[in-house]
Amino acid sequence: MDTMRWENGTLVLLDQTKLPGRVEYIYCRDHETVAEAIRSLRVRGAPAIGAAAAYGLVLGVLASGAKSREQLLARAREVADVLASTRPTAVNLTWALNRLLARLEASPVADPEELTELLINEAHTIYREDLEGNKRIGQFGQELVPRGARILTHCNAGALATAGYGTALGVIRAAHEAGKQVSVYAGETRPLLQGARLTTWELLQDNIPVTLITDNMAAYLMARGMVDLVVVGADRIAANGDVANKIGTYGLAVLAKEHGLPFYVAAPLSTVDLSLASGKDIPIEEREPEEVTHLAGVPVAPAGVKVWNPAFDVTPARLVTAIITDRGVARPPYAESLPRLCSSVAKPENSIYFI
Ligand SMILES: CSC[C@H]1O[C@H](OP(=O)(O)O)[C@H](O)[C@@H]1O
Repeated sequence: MDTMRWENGTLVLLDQTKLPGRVEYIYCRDHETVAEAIRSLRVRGAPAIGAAAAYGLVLGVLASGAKSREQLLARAREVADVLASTRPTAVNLTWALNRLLARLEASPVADPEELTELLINEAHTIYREDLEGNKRIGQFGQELVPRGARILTHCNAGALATAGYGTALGVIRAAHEAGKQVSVYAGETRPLLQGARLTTWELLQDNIPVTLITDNMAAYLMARGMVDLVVVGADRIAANGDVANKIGTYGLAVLAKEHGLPFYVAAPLSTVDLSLASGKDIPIEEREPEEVTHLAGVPVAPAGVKVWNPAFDVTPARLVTAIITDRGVARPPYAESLPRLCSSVAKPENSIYFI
């Protein structure tokens, strides 16, 4: 089941807020619809929102009717600003937008139709590269997974969070496909329950043994010796290896350290932000109180109660055993290993940076 697909000038998105009960699609014919889908987590997951934003930029340019290169460039930057403002933490969003803008800037082409075609092709390339990269993450990662491993994961870093196959779930899928007979504990991941709703749904579809736990069971699971390793995704990784990921990840990393368990982060290099020296500079999205005070629309807290709802936290590099990327496994010191891996990938020249 595709997270998204491009159909003759329409971006078709799987509405992840309806899963697991209903499989419904949104047909995006303008960039505002894509922006709303990203804000409301109908499409979510760092690489997935990057790819969706890229197609959203294309939709905005297609609708502009630009008659010149200058008009098209101006419109592209306007639309990119709207899409870049949807969610601040996942760097893949601005990385994808910057990549399309850089392609436009670097192209000598003047014809708006040709330039639009160039953007569509770059968005397709981002999507294809992410899927191919996740397969490589899976292969690099499964080499770290012992036979029969019992793996704890958090949130959803699966096919639904990417162009397919997944990052943390890509490692799990590859280990399963390698016949390692792994089993998974999926943390439900309050407040939006990506683990309960999405990760279990994905793993059941692939016949990978999965047990759902509430977030507050993780410590006792480890204390009972029921976990062999933890693998999670990431939304932004700073140059020193600090990792921003779904709220609750930091606590799992502390618990893994306490119990002497490997704590792996799986992410493509498009999630690494070398412009940030450490995680203290990563913008952390804070979301609406209703996500915490309500469950499926039913209040679970008294009206008017104060709420703090950060969607992510930051795990310090010292708690991260290794970072599994699409270009290899980075080990500490990450300030050296991450730039080395990133330098192995060509970057678009003269990129325009939002950040
Ligand atoms: C493969 S990155 C997935 C990453 O994104 C999730 O956040 P959200 O569901 O809010 O988009 C979570 O942090 C996952 O680890």
